[in-house]
Amino acid sequence: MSAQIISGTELAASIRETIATRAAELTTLGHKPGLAVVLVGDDPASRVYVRNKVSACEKAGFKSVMYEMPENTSQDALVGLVQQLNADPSIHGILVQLPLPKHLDSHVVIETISAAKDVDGFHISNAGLLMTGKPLFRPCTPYGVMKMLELTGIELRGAEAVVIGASNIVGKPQAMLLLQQGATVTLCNSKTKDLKSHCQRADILVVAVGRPNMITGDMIKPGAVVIDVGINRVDGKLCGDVDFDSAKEVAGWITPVPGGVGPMTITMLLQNTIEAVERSL
Ligand SMILES: Nc1nc2c(c(=O)[nH]1)N[C@@H](CN(C=O)c1ccc(C(=O)N[C@@H](CCC(=O)O)C(=O)O)cc1)CN2
Repeated sequence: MSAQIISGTELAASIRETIATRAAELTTLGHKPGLAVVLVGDDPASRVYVRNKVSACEKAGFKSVMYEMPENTSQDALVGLVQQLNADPSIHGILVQLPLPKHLDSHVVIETISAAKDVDGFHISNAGLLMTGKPLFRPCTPYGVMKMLELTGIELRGAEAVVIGASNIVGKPQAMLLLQQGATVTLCNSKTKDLKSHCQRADILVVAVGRPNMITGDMIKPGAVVIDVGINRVDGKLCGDVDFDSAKEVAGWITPVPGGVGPMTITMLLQNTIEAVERSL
């Protein structure tokens, strides 16, 4: 039997309606949500994501300002812009699109963002708060995955969750959020031995490595929930880290690429911006 599809596009649309309603209320009260998005350089994928973020903000009734800086932007110029946005009361959330060009130090830039406006949840104090179980902002992709699991009615308590990929922006916070919901979590990385046996134990498998189609149907436990965070371009076509065709024959639930986690990432960015406004009142 074929897996049921978890549509990020559909879930995102319904959450965005609620967000738009709240944004309209906040605007009436004189607190229109404001998000600043900073793009440095010419990475085509980053440009698509940033454009999608700005358009989602506009559709939800937010103020959204996009700052485009050239590839050769200096660290001082970027830090200066972030400081200016920190001081702007009409801006509740600041996002610097990653990855940055190699000559820029993303840690310094992220630490410059005021923790109260860090709607990506990447600032060191927000990463620390996430560890304590009392986060200010949850990073958007893991937050989106948790929302998808919640809205699909997946039981997390006592479930075996395996996260593949230990990045700071997805894998590590994802493992923490699953742990906090009572899952038993294994966080795999590029050195993990016998990845297949870890995957085959997973009731919930979250894959965030950036390698096209690396997880195949034979690696999946029958009935498992498979969440594919990967977005890869192969011959001009988008695909995930999971080989969808073989995986869907074994899994119970599966997210597609595109139309899965991606739209939820943007939705949770809007949600975090609303949360930033509410906290500022
Ligand atoms: N500052 C940040 N930088 C990056 C983040 C982040 O959360 N904050 N995450 C990723 C990229 N990302 C968000 O920026 C992102 C990736 C993909 C999508 C998305 O909607 N994907 C669509 C397909 C879009 C396409 O045509 O390519 C989908 O999956 O359906 C949204 C956000 C790295 N950088």
